[in-house]
Amino acid sequence: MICPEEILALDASDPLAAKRNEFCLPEQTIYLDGNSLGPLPKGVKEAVADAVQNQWGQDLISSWNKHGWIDLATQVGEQIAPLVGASRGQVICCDSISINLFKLISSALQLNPERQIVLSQQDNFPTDLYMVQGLTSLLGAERCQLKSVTTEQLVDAIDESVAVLLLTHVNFRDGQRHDMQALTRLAHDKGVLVVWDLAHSAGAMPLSLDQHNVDFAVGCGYKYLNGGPGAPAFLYVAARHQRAIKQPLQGWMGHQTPFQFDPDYQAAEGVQQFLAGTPNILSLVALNAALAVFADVDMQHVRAKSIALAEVFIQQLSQSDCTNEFTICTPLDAPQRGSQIALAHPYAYAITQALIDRGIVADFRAPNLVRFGLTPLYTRYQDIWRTVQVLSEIMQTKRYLDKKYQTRQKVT
Ligand SMILES: Cc1ncc(COP(=O)(O)O)c(C=O)c1O
Ligand SMILES: Nc1c(O)cccc1C(=O)C[C@H](N)C(=O)O
Repeated sequence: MICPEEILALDASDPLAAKRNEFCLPEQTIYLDGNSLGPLPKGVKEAVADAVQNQWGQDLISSWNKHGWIDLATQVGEQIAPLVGASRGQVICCDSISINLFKLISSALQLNPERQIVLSQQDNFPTDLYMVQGLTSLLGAERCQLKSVTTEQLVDAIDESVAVLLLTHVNFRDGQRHDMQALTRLAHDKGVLVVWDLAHSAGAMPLSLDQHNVDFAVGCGYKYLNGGPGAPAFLYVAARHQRAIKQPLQGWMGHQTPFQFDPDYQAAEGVQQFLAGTPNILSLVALNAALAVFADVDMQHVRAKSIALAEVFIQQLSQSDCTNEFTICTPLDAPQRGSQIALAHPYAYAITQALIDRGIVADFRAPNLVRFGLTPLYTRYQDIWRTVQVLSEIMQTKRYLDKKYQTRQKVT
């Protein structure tokens, strides 16, 4: 077993250690669910209070100009851009991932009018697949058809029949990470456009969308970017495609001159055309303030610590009494995984509840996974060490068999 002294030494030499102070974290809680809902950054409280009390409360509608509300979606997008390796003018923050996927998949299909297949992976996050299914109902199978394959079949399935490759960079269930650069290159060689879902990678690792020649991407505001429940998502459209496409949700905020109230739609230039309706200002204010946490963070440090946290978890688990009870579903090879560990067990739900009862917040993903999100900005090595200890105790005592851990909640 790794000894407590070694763990404390890792925390003492962690270049990100001070970042933890920038978050509100409940006492006696180890929070390993930042891949579902990031915790509250301290700066967000003040920013939202100011937006409510002073901006909305006092300055009312003048705030659209006075406090820059009208440009906030663009401004927050520009703050996210360096985190995903995008230069200016290509990222905007709006709507949800689901809605942004609708806009981007239909835009990508327009660019490849002779083809209709949207290729994805069968264990992609369901909303990604649902959006393609919805587009098929809307456009007809002659314009949009979903083909989903296993990860192993993916490379062979990328061929000249495919219009769009739609993949989530890091799988939400097992944390397996695709090679974005290699798959994007392969897709382009076959004339296929790519849409990457960065829900489980933006804010968790360095990304290089421009460098890897990615066409389109979407990402999440409420997970690793800590923007709060229902925070707006973001989308990326490579500059080279912006003139050629027209997104289908032609809302007034994506018009060239919204306040001319022109009855005919004229798309704004650039990524602004991907706005549809009025931005959710309070949520944008929260996300904007949350992103300040990243201002002085080197994403290489974040990735290095994420790998190290996972190594501690895996090593400790493999030396614990309960190691044979679980299957580690996350790849053991660091480059092949994102920033989470998923353990399979038939009693995964009850084990997750028993962990939560002991102050360790993990989550359950049906049918049989306990999922531990590793978020280097506020998770310490000692938290991981303790998590494996408590898990081991729960397994040894079979506490998870207690009836109270069996009742399924609506949200898991
Ligand atoms: C990979 C992935 N894509 C999409 C979503 C859904 O995003 P939204 O709720 O913003 O539509 C999630 C999680 O909710 C996700 O994990
Ligand atoms: N968006 C969520 C929600 O509104 C409630 C609970 C969880 C979520 C999630 O984000 C789930 C997440 N995408 C996942 O990877 O499982």
